[in-house]
Formats: sequence, structure tokens, C-alpha cells
Amino acid sequence: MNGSYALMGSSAIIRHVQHLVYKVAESNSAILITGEPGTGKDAIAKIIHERSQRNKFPFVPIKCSAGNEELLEIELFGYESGYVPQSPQAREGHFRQAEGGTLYLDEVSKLSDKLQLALYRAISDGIIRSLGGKADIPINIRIICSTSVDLEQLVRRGLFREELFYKLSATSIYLPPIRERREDIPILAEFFVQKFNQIKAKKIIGISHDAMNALLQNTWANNIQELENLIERIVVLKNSGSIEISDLPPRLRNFVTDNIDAFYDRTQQPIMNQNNIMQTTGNLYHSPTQSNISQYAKLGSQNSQVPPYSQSQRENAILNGHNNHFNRNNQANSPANNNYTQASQPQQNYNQTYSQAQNNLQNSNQSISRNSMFDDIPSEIDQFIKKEIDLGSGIDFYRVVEEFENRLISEALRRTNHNKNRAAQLLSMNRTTLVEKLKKRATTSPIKSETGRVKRNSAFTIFDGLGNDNPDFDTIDFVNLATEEGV
Ligand SMILES: Nc1ncnc2c1ncn2[C@@H]1O[C@H](COP(=O)(O)OP(=O)(O)OP(=O)(O)O)[C@@H](O)[C@H]1O
Repeated sequence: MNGSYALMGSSAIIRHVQHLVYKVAESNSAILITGEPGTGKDAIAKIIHERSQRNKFPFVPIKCSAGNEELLEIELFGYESGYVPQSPQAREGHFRQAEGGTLYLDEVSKLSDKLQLALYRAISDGIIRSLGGKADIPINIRIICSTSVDLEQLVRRGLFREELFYKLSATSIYLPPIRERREDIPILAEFFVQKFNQIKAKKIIGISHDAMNALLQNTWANNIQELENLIERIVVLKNSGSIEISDLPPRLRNFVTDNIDAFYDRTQQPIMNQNNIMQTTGNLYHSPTQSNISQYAKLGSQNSQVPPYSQSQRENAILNGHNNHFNRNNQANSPANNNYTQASQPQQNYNQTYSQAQNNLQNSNQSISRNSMFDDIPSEIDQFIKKEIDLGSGIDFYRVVEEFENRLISEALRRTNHNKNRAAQLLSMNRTTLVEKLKKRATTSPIKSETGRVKRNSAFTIFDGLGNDNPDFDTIDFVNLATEEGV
């Protein structure tokens, strides 16, 4: 959390999380925090500690890593004198260093089976044993764990202890990815501008409306961490003024215009509109064409009805964000006052400005996922598997996975008119990764020449895996990609 104990955000989800944080801080039970990387798990763990009765005692964070089990065991549990020949002194482990306070185990899934058992004993019986020790040592600590992988899956695959999973998940907090709580983006972005203004002694006054729109539309694969890193980079490079669209990296700079076709679907009413994201405008178009895209781009930049993202909104955002600060010296933030659950008037105004955008973004996201991007693919894969089974060949796991990947990439290319930058964005993938995958397929894809629909050496060919063209498949979309954009 970089020394700052803020939990910024105004979304219903983040307010619910804030509420949960207060509740669990009062108790002593172990806690599991789950969420994708960069969603704020470490931050929440620290805040829980700060809000708890244990805040006068240490907060000891440990990043668990697979590999060197013995070293991690020593670090966690310590050893008795004489256990390590080179070091005659006994050594305290992190469990004991956290006495009275909180031990935070980041990425708990990485613990070996032996360490999982030891952790289970520590949580359920309140005892540990140091290496070389003969007696159990009672401990008085709160244990918080986090994971960015699905522990339940690991339990099913026998890779994580079931009893530990149930013990931990009795009290768990899930932090959704930022793309599912986009209304937090402006507050977080502005918060980071102020944070890095202070750290880097800069005077950036805020973020322009267009730049904020682009931030709102990005998918943020690495969540808040990615947003924070981006703002830090920009603040380092800039000295004053506000952050403009031209300060953003190219993939975001083109977002508003480039990604327009990602925000409508081909069979339903368009989602994109003249404010880029603000309202639905009727049946402007069904399938992407270059002229549609530039028309929207033009409207987006010329529109004078766009509610400006003003200085006062910025100030309100920060102010209210700071009011949400979990500051242990600040009585206004005490659980009794609970004022974080009620948005103040300026906060509400601010939220209203973005709620429409948020609604449309949600609609647009739904429209992407409702349509062919994902919906059709499972049934296609299902058919593919059934055919394999009918042939009596069983399921070839790698072929099924490859088929799934093929279809996702094909669909993304189709939706973006074969623009690899935008297709990669849609898949939250680096362009180079996408290009590599296409190249690989150019050399490994089966060649189907008799129908003439899929050409030799096409970079990306779609088959049903049995050597049959899939008549439902828009094969023409995939041919000749080898020559497109120099692949
Ligand atoms: N609600 C929030 N308000 C302010 N800053 C936040 C918030 N959530 C996360 N951050 C900041 O975002 C960055 C990433 O958060 P954090 O390290 O807690 O994520 P994480 O889920 O633990 O990531 P990882 O899985 O990689 O450990 C941190 O610098 C943190 O300060």
C-alpha cells in the first residue's frame, strides 16, 4: 500500500468492501482476501490491521513463493538454537514477530502441503512449532491470507488442503477487478495524480475529460496497480497542466475512436454515441465500417454537450476520496460514524456525472459478452468435443484448448476488422503475443485447399478440427492474414 492507508472508490462494491473491512477488523478470525492481481488485496490487509485493536502491534506481510520450502519454513516459523549449524543462536520466525498483531500471507496458494498444515494448526489451535523445537508455542496473532488464484479449484485438484480452505474462506473478502467497478477509476486516477504530485513534487492539476474517458474504457488487466503505474509514469514525464489524451500511451490514446466497435454489437442497437460513452443514439450502425468509426471519432471530439470533467468535480472526487481515507487518527472515520457508507452531496453529484457513463459501459460490456464474442464459442467447442468423442478418439485436451483459443482470437479479429491492435485489446493481450500466436498458426494450422475457402499459409485458419469446414463459420474473415499488417 506504499505507506498510504487509503481505500479509494465510490462504487457500491467498494463501499460494501469498506463496510466489510470495518466489520472484520473488530473480530479476530482469519481472513481470506481474493481478487485478481493488483485489485488491492495487500492494501485491504493493511487497512484491516490498522482498523483493528491490534494496530499497536506489528503488521508482518509475507509474500509466499513456491520453490524453496525450507527457506520459507525458516522465515515463517524460525528455529531453535543448534538447529542450523552455522548459526548457534535461535531465530524467531514471522509468526512470532507478529505477536499481538497481524501476519499477512500474500499468495497463500503457493505454500507447500507441509506449510499449509502448519498454517492450519496455527489458525485452528493457535500454536506453532519452530524448526528443531520439541514443544508447541502458543501464538496470539490475527492471520490474513490472500490469493489471486481460485483456491476452490486447487482444492478440487488436490493441490490445496480442504480443511485450510474452509477455515480461511469462513471470512473472505472478494475484490472485483476494476473493469467491474469502473466508476472507481476517476477517483483512483485523481488520487494517484495527487499522490505522485506530492511524491515527485509536481503540479499536475488533473485529468482532462477525453483522457478520463480513455481511462474509463481501458480493460486494466493488472487492475489498480496498472492504473497507478500509468499515472506515475505520466506525472514523472510531465511538469504541469492537466493530463491530456496525448499523454496516454498509444493503445489508450486511440481507445475512444479505435475501440468504438468494441462497444456495440453487430446484431443489436449501437452502444457507442456522440459522447463516446454517454448515451445510446438509436440504430446508427450494425457492423463496423471505417467511415462509421471516423464519424464517431469526429462527433466525440466536437461534441459540446459533453459534461466537462471540471476542476470542482476533481476536487470533490479527491476530497471525498480523502474522506474515505482510513486514517487511524481521524475520528470522523471511526466505525461509529460510518460516514464512508453515505456519499456526500458533492460525491453524489460527481457520481451522477459518471453513472450514465458507467451504465453505458456496463451495457456495452454486456453487449460484448452477450453476443458472439463469448456466447457462441462454448457451444462450438461443445460440438467440437462431441465430434471427437463420436470418432472414438477421446478428448485431446491440448487440441480443445487450442481450438478455444483459435475461436476467441478469430472472433476478436472479426469484430475489429482484423486490426490486430484492437483485437489484442479486446482480448486483454499484448499485440506481440497475438502476432506470435497468428504466426504460429500460419505454420501449424491444417491446410484446407479443396474448398478454396481457407488458403495455404493463411495466418489463422479455422477448422472444426476434423478437417471439415464449419459452414457456420465466417471463414473468409480468417484468410490471408499473413499479408495483413505485415504478419
Ligand atoms: N481502493 C484503493 N484505493 C487506493 N489505492 C489502492 C486501492 N486499491 C489498491 N490501491 C493501490 O493499488 C496498488 C495495488 O494494490 P495491491 O498491491 O494492494 O494489490 P494486490 O491485489 O495485493 O496485488 P498483488 O496480487 O499483485 O499482490 C497499490 O499501490 C495500492 O496502494
